[in-house]
Amino acid sequence: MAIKAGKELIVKIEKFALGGKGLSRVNGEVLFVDGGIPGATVRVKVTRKKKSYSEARILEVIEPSPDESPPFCFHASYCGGCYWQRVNYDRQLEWKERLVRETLEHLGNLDASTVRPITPSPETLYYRNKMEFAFSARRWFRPDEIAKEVELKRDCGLGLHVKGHFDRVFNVEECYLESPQAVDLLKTVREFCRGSGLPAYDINRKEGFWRFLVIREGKNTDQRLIHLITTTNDEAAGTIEALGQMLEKTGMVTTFVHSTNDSLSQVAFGESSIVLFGQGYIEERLGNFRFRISPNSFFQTNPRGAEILYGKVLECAGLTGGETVWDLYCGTGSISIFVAPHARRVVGVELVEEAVADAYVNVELNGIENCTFHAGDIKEVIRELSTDVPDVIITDPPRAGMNPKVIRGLKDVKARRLVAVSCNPATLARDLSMLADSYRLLEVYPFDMFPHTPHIECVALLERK
Ligand SMILES: C[S@@+](CC[C@H](N)C(=O)[O-])C[C@H]1O[C@@H](n2cnc3c(N)ncnc32)[C@H](O)[C@@H]1O
Repeated sequence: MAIKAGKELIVKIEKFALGGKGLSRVNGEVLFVDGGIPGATVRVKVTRKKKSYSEARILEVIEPSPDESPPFCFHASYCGGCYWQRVNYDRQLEWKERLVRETLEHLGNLDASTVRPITPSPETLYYRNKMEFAFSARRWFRPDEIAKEVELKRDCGLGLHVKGHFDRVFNVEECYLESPQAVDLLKTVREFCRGSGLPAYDINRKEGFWRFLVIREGKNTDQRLIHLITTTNDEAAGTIEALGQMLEKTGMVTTFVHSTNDSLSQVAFGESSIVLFGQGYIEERLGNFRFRISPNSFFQTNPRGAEILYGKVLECAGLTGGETVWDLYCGTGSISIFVAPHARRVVGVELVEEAVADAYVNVELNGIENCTFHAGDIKEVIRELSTDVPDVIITDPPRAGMNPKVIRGLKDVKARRLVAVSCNPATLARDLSMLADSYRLLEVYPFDMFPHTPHIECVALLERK
């Protein structure tokens, strides 16, 4: 039985693949099944046939997986958010740990016995401190809306993307990732914007006003920031002010920032901002430290998980108080601040200037005097840093991993230890394998920072060969 696009097949899901799809084999050919859970038998339709693999979607679950549990969210069947919520949490953890082993071995040719047991997230619901919601000029109708058989209008929507569709946004009614207050605020903003007379941004026509709503929370400080991103429209100032007054009255919002972004790329990033009320940023506490977080700065999205993760980074760094440490991709300096009391000095590098400004404020807030930060692209900055030889290097790149120039720079620098933090096992495996002639991999610690999603965080410890 050969796999062909459009063909219907009955298959058993063998395992999860990195990225979260179920994997099945048909006569040795790999078939990725969207939403497939290991152990389930499903009838599928092949949606795409490629040279080395094919893709399919489920038409019918013939026998459910023994690892399956009922979804807790009303939107589970189409939301691109936490789409592993149908898998028992213990089994999610087992699969994540296994995926790290397999990825390091198969993609990086690395020793999988270095992988230690995964650390679960301290919280599995309401664990996120940041959610980005997109506006849509033509919202996608949910199955329950269609079933009501009332006339629906493809008007302004604000919510999350339908799984696998960057251009489809549905109105979110409930969400278990951030907090119930965040969902209330989302609905409040949505109603206001729908009634404002101003259009949502249309990604096909590249026009419209409302673009993104980002809600950030300090989980340990009970502070909340609303970051609204629109295109530029000088006539809309009164509307934004009225929205600000409404948000202030809710008593749930500490600060409201309005940013504009006229670029064509669909990224929730404010190019120029004004603060409507409050300080324009929120604070968060992790361990004994305080952090300022500005609207565009990166901050770990699972703060209680981050505290444990940073503890492991510190342990892996093996500091005695006399070391120079580089914290590459340092964001708002949170890792720098965690390790600084145990090192002689810390040098952080970060691309986003706003995050570097936050990092400087953060060291001051915490009375730390041995950190300096550089704003810039690491692949450029690393050459300037190379005159100052570090004992320990910590890296924490985005999902795409490290640029080959950065890898070459790390090889040239004779650091005793390298602690590699990563939110993508595939690029971690690639980067560690490129470093393998200079650094020996000792241990890899997987962390679950993103329950109910297939995302996996890791901390890897390497020593100079
Ligand atoms: C995964 S975050 C880690 C931040 C920080 N270590 C933390 O735990 O909060 C990655 C950071 O790398 C920054 N970044 C991305 N590309 C970069 C580059 N080429 N050079 C320097 N920083 C970069 C991002 O802005 C982001 O703050």
